[in-house]
Amino acid sequence: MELTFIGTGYVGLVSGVCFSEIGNQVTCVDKDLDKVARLNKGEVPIYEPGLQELMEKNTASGHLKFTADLATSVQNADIVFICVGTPSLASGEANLEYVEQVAQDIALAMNGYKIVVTKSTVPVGTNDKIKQIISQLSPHPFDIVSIPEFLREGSAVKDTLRPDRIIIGTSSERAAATLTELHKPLTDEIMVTEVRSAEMIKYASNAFLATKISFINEIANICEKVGADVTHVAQGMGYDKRIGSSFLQAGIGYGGSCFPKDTHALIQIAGNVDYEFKLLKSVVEVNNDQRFNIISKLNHSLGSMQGKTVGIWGLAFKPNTDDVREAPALDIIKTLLQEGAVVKAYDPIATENFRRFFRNESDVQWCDSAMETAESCDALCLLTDWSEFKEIDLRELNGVMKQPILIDGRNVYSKEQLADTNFQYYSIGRPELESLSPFRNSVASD
Ligand SMILES: NC(=O)C1=CN([C@@H]2O[C@H](COP(=O)(O)OP(=O)(O)OC[C@H]3O[C@@H](n4cnc5c(N)ncnc54)[C@H](O)[C@@H]3O)[C@@H](O)[C@H]2O)C=CC1
Ligand SMILES: O=C(O)[C@H]1O[C@H](OP(=O)(O)OP(=O)(O)OC[C@H]2O[C@@H](n3ccc(=O)[nH]c3=O)[C@H](O)[C@@H]2O)[C@H](O)[C@@H](O)[C@@H]1O
Repeated sequence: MELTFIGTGYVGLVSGVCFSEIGNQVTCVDKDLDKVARLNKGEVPIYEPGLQELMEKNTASGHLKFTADLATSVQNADIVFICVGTPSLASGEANLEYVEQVAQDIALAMNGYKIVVTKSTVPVGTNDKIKQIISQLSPHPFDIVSIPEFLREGSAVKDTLRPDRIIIGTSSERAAATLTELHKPLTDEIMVTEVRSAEMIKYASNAFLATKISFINEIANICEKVGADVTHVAQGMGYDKRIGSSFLQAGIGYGGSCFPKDTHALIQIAGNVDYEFKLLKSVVEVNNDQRFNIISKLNHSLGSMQGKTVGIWGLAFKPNTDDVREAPALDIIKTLLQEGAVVKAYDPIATENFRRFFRNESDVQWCDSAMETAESCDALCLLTDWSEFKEIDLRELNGVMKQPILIDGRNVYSKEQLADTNFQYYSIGRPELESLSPFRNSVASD
């Protein structure tokens, strides 16, 4: 089948590459000419394991093309996928400007029957709006379908080629049959529903996952006060199939381009129909507070931050991505600078993207390795659970720091790894591990 994906962000690019991999003729379109030129040179604009290889293979075989010519690619396509961004407006609502622009561009380019699929995350009712825009501008027949995207950054290729489920929201039997056929090579779990339910499934799924994270973070905060270990609590809860073990990892809260944006948007969607989504509002509030636990732990261990050197390991919002959108590291570093600390920072791949947030580049010392970051630090904070940090030799780390204060924002280190070190060790919701530290006990009793 001939497919066009409009927008070459995570969703458009990864989907385009994966659908070419399973035998379709794919064109990926972007209005950003520089990005298209880079893609045509074989450069992958995002860090995503496995993507480069598949992209090279399918461009070489002629199954995959990149262009800025939206009109021609729409005309050649059987199915057109809208994959442009829907960032937050100041109100929290989704900005639909890009989606509506693309709907107009598709309408003006159409030359016959098309299936128009929205993969962007859009509020309930948006696909009806897209239908209205196209039917006002084009005399040609078309069907509108909502197929929300559930891929995760860092495992996007795997998630796209082996999804848990595909949701097809449409009132057209013809479109439902074509799209079921298209997705069959990926999974048997294909659900056909109406458009508005499909739109809501996407927001409800992200909001539920965000709720699990804020829930376990609050349990972790209580564990710290009552002497329980949140990792054991999560494990014990997870054996119950009704609860499940995923998304119960306590830490510094969720970030990224989607959970923060989509939780705010769903609160607004509810608000627009006079419903106060109290639970989700609390999920957001808990998440906003959670990152500042790192600051409280630093204040507890260092006292005043003025003139102290604090190392940061991890800037991306999670491992295996160079995406720094809404990364908790940003708020944490800004607060440290405000409190007078000297900040050294390192991420295996996201440093370049992260530096753009700082007008004055010299505010932070950007380092090239984990050990260089730790050298001469009064405290070190692990904010992203990259495997490189998990595998570090803590005894060697202990030796290079000025003061052995280690704040593990992702609970990556074990009792065994901490043995034979004198770290004053803090983590999230594991008070027993913290009390093992001899240095901390001596500080506490000073
Ligand atoms: N990033 C992710 O992991 C996921 C994102 N989503 C949703 O998918 C949507 C897209 O997200 P990302 O892929 O992160 O997008 P992104 O914001 O990284 O990229 C969007 C791309 O669309 C292009 N674009 C904008 N207007 C255009 C136009 N008129 N014509 C051609 N190209 C145009 C931009 O130049 C940009 O390259 C959002 O609604 C997001 O919520 C859903 C699941 C996962
Ligand atoms: O709509 C989207 O864009 C996507 O949003 C998330 O994917 P993503 O943001 O790539 O990353 P996740 O793996 O979900 O992690 C999000 C954040 O939650 C945090 N997290 C995750 C899991 C956990 O147990 N604890 C926790 O703190 C991560 O560190 C990260 O900051 C969803 O998992 C995808 O299904 C969805 O398609």
